[in-house]
Amino acid sequence: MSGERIRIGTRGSKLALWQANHVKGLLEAAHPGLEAELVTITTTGDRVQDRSLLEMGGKGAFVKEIEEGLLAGTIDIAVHSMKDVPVELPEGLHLPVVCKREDPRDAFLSLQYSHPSEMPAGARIGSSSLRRKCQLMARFPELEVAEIRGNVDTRLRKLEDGQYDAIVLAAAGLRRLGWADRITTLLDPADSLPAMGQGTIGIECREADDATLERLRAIEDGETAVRTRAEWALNRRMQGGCEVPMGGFAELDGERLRVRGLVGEPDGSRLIEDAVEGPAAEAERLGRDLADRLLGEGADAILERARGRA
Ligand SMILES: NCc1[nH]cc(CCC(=O)O)c1CC(=O)O
Repeated sequence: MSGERIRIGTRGSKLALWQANHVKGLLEAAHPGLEAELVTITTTGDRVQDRSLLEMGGKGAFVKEIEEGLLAGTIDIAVHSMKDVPVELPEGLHLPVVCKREDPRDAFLSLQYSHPSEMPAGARIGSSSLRRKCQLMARFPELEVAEIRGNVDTRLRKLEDGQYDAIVLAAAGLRRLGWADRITTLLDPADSLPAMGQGTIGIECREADDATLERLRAIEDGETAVRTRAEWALNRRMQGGCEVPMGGFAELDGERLRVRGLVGEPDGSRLIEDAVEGPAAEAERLGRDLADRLLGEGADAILERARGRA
């Protein structure tokens, strides 16, 4: 296989480049002689900094130009954080392979406190995620939950400057960027249910490109794939936009799959949580069943109101 090449499309952020390089390393190790080349692509989401995700058309703003590159044939695969990929892919593309999941939990970082439950009334905790903010407000109502902006380095500096008493970020991103030592504690999913796909790297390619799919098969992780199928089925059935706090988390115990889900009001006044369990072979059905349960328990009204506001 000497002289063979594969082109990997990626955004230019530090985290995206780390993930693309990780996939490059996995592919080259699995296929001696294969050379993987990174192609950095600037997306609408990267370019337009002054508008909300919603105004740009949602998560798709960060993948649009990369998917165009796949369809045009200027790249062979696209490496994504699964959490950031819209579930509906363009015609002709699929996302057949996920790599072994990194820690999916949210991380709590503080210079003074060991856990949100240890923080005094009025202490300020920063997050930019609706899902994290909603859960923190609902579970720790005495805290001041505040918006925080900027990349990971900026947020760590704001914590050190004392602008916040604590912040919450994905453990996976911190570990990948070399900040694992800044993590005070990992939050139990019962306190902060992770986002669907958090900690998972997914690889998208052209449906018709069998040769690439065959190469990707060598680096996929079976357990992560089962968990991702359940979380994506939940996500797809919920049809939630980025304006509704939502979490989804599947865990495998042998052949048993447990899927937890959550939908909340953005102000934390309401959390709807439920879980289902069943055979791993029925991952997608379990995800859909959980979505139907949550919708029946009031998530439908929350989603409808959010769509009305959008
Ligand atoms: N939304 C941004 C984003 N997308 C993926 C990660 C972290 C890595 C991952 O979850 O796979 C992050 C940062 C964060 O949420 O703190």
